[in-house]
Amino acid sequence: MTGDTLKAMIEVADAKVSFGAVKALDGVRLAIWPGECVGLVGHNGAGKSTIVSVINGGLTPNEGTVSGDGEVIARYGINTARSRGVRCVFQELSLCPNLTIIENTRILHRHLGGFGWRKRAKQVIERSLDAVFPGHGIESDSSVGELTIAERQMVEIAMAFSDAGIAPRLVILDEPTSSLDASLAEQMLAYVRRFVAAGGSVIFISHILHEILITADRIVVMKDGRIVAERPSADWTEHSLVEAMGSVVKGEAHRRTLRDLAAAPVVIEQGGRGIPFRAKRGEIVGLAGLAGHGQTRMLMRLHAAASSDWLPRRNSAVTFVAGDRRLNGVFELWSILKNFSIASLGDLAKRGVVKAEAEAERGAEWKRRIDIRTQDLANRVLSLSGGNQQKVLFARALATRAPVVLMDDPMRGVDVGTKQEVYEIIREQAAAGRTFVWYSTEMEEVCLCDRVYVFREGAIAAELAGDAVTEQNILAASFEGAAA
Ligand SMILES: Nc1ncnc2c1ncn2[C@@H]1O[C@H](COP(=O)(O)OP(=O)(O)OP(=O)(O)O)[C@@H](O)[C@H]1O
Repeated sequence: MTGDTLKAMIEVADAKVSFGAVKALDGVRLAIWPGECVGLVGHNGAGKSTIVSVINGGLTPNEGTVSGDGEVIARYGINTARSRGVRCVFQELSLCPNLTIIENTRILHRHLGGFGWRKRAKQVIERSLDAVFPGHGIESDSSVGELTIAERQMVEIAMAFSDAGIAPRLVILDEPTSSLDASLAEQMLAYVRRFVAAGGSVIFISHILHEILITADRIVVMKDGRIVAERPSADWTEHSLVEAMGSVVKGEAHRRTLRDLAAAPVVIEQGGRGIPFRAKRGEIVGLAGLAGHGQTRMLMRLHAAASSDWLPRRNSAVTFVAGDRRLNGVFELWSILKNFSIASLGDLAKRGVVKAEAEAERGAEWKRRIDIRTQDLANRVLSLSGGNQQKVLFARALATRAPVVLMDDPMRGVDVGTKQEVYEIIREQAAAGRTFVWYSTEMEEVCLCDRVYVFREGAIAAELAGDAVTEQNILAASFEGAAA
């Protein structure tokens, strides 16, 4: 691939980026060649999004250079990157929610303006959506705010691969499948392979290691702002990747604990179309099925039913871990500590006044417990990397005393090491009597649950328990007409 005549599409050399005392990049060299997919992995806060911002032209490194097609580019910025065919799908979705998909396409492709631009923008985005996600069913004149998080992610991906004059040459995908179910993720990965086979380049960032292993040609591992290992994909295994990232592989993380819950009382239930929902004390109940088939709506209904009255409560009956963290989870102007403690103020206050010491103590305990990577919990929450923000939302919910925890695909962007810790905490708390209702687009996570409801077209289509909770049964029940 690195023959004499072939030049790196983009090369970053000796890049250093600091945010205050944090060295987000500490001398990184990374070259991307035409016709290759580079997998980029690393713990939360390792510096992946920062190197992406440098390549994308959104961030100028404090030190180091960026070259394109073999030549150092003096003033590299977003416009230079775009004109060279660099596209990026960000971890935090970036479309304008009040505009339609077509209007968003027009914003991305500036030269699409002029008479008849709507028609041309419609063709551009629909062609790309059809190519990446055949049978997607998304109307291009819908406004983005009406789409589910999975649909928004699909539109962002299709937008990055769309061609309206300047063809994409390097597409950077920062956790593109975090809200996609297995079949949509497979469609996207197949498209990436076709794009790369036709000479395109892709940087693929994901915490879902098996996707990286089957898609990337080469995998680069980052740790604390540095590249610590780089090898062809064939030379890696999930195990060796986790080790290179600096996490310990725990064999028992992916097992279900068998418990007899026959005598446990039902703590939350909900009727409706299809099979009624109920969850027992101490049970971990999974919500599965294709993305957008009613799982999040069920969580909202459960939350509303258990919390909507006018009486102030010291301890609420349910707590919620949002999946769409920017929209429903994070208070962007608040510190990390305030974001964490907001759900436990009842425990932390005396006669209506929050005890600062108790708040700081509890924050520090959870920072250690799930490894929230920051120097100071007083920092603003947006100074955290995406995965670390998600950990704060987890800590916020798990630190409360609510007997039921509702989780809406909560592991988006969380690294492998932390996921193992969180699985352990969930298991411990369930054994102590807490109930978890867990929607996940990750099959591995669904298979950790005691019982699973599979959703289809807005209703529960099947219920699987114990040993019947398998990938095969869940997939069968997810598709219409299949036996549950
Ligand atoms: N705007 C900012 N202000 C302060 N610190 C920042 C800022 N952006 C990033 N950082 C810090 O830089 C480091 C690298 O963050 P980065 O977002 O690149 O990590 P990442 O590898 O992408 O993590 P994740 O897997 O969670 O997305 C982190 O310690 C983060 O807290």
